[in-house]
Amino acid sequence: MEERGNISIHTENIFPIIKKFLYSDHEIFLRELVSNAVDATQKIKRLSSIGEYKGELGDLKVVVKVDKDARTITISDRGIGMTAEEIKKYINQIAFSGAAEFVERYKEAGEQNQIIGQFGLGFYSAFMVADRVEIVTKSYKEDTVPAHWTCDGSTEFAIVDARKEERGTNVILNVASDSEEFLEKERIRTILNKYCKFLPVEVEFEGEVINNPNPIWTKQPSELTEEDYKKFYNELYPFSEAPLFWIHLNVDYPFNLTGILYFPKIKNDFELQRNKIQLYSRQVFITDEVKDVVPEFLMLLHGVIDSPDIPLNVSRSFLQADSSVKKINTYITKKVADKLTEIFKKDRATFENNWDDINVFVKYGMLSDEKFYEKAKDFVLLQNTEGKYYTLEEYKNLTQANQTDKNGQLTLLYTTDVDKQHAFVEAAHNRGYDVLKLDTLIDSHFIGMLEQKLEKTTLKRVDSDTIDKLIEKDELKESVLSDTEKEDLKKIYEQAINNQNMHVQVEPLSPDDAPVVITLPEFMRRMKDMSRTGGGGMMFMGNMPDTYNVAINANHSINQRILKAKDDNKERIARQAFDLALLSQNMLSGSALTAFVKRSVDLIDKE
Ligand SMILES: Nc1ncnc2c1ncn2[C@@H]1O[C@H](COP(=O)(O)OP(=O)(O)OP(=O)(O)O)[C@@H](O)[C@H]1O
Repeated sequence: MEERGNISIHTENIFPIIKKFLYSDHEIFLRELVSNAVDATQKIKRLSSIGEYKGELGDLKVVVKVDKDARTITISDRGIGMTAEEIKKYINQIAFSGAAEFVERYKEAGEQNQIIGQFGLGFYSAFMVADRVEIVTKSYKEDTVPAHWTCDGSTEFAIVDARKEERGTNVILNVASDSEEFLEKERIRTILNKYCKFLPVEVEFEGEVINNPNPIWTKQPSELTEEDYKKFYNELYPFSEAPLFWIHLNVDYPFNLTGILYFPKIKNDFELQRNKIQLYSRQVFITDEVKDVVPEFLMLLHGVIDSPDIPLNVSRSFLQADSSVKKINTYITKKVADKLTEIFKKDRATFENNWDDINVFVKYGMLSDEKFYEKAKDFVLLQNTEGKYYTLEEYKNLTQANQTDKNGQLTLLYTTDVDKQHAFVEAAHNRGYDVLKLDTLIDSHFIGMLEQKLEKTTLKRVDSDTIDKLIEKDELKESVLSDTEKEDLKKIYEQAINNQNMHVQVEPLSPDDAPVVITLPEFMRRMKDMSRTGGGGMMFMGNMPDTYNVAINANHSINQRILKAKDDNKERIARQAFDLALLSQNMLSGSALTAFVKRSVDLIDKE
């Protein structure tokens, strides 16, 4: 039998278009063809299991071969095969009508790059790399004649009878001269590793099975041990540190989704890695760009998601609006929050031990997802400078009595750097106040969120004001200095400091407090932080010098001494006291430091 025909399509040649627009992704031809082979294999298995096919199944491996001399790539399977009629029906008509529609739409549409994916051109992706494609196939059905189909990428095809003993299909690609890279074995191996690593049927290349047909996400959690999860993580990300914990996703309704998400060990903000989650559809790798499929903050997790319900061949904007994608988003978020709740409740010690690794993730989630916030507010932890952890509720109970100001506002104090802000942390501790450590990049946003969410609560950095003003109580502080003395003292300091960005004020601090306290107002610092990270339209503020408040402790003996000192000595002592304040905050450097050291030596010398 020989038959020649024209493929029913109005456009002369669609392949140049396919080729052009799938350009960046040419390698997916292999994924499409191997998946087809796997599908055909699974179909014969099913037919056999229900007794529709009574013959031997034989070795069901899918085999990929590259022959550089013959310039061919062959994908062979022992699946259900096709009769000549079926080729005409499934390959010629269906695919070509899809392609014809594609061309029509392509002519109209603006977003051409996004169009191609909307059509299941599966088999025809072969023409991205081949200038002639052949199918040699024998159906599982008895008494059918094997067929040999050839097409050169035009709309003409030929079908002749073939000789083929075994059931199944060989797809032979005669590789085009501009696609010779695909004749390199290493290239093919890389592509197979990327897309076919977990296909459900064994795939052989160069005598080796390249895939794991039963990845653990397809199994029931009850069948799996901790080791299995860790081993699989290692398989996905060789050389990575072991994950902290994981979630096995498994849902049939209202959508179908399986997968395993791992919480990686995150050492610091800079190490955050997105795009580590791999997306599969029935064990076929699709992409590791899951941006529109999982919520942004969950992209910090690692692992796999497998769902035939995610419409993979559609454009991004469509994906975002898709209702099953939204449901999937909600489901995953809930699962992750539930898992964290479970660990928190069952094993608080483990939860605390891992907090450094997961806090960025939890905070990011709370900031970006209201539903996640609602669950996480019960397990998010605050750590104080002593290394103790508290939930929001626990911390409120701890601080409320002592840290509520005269207006009933609970003031939580925090430090971003225990070493640099040590003097202030100590001053707070001396008052019996507790100080939180909020020192990661995300914490400035987290602080803002807490203030919005928690009632009557303010957060202040411990060095943003003098201790009395950080949390203003109703008690009146007496000053031992008269108003004129205060004025004099202020002038002396202003002259000694001689810097417009230092606002000098004389305040009645406790005699035990430092003689001079330099603070950077909370408001000012937040504005500057905001402008640095590009938010709030405050760009100009980033370039402004820091403006500090300098509190001169009216009740400190040094300041009383200054007023009594000889004229030429007044400024010297004031400058020395100011420099000591700078020094305690790591702010003294350059010529000011040199002058300070010299002055100090002179002072000791005089004693
Ligand atoms: N190796 C094969 N063995 C048997 N039938 C095959 C084989 N390859 C393709 N077919 C048949 O040709 C049809 C068209 O394949 P094609 O890859 O174009 O689309 P598809 O697999 O149906 O969808 P998709 O766009 O998701 O790949 C298949 O549905 C199948 O019936």
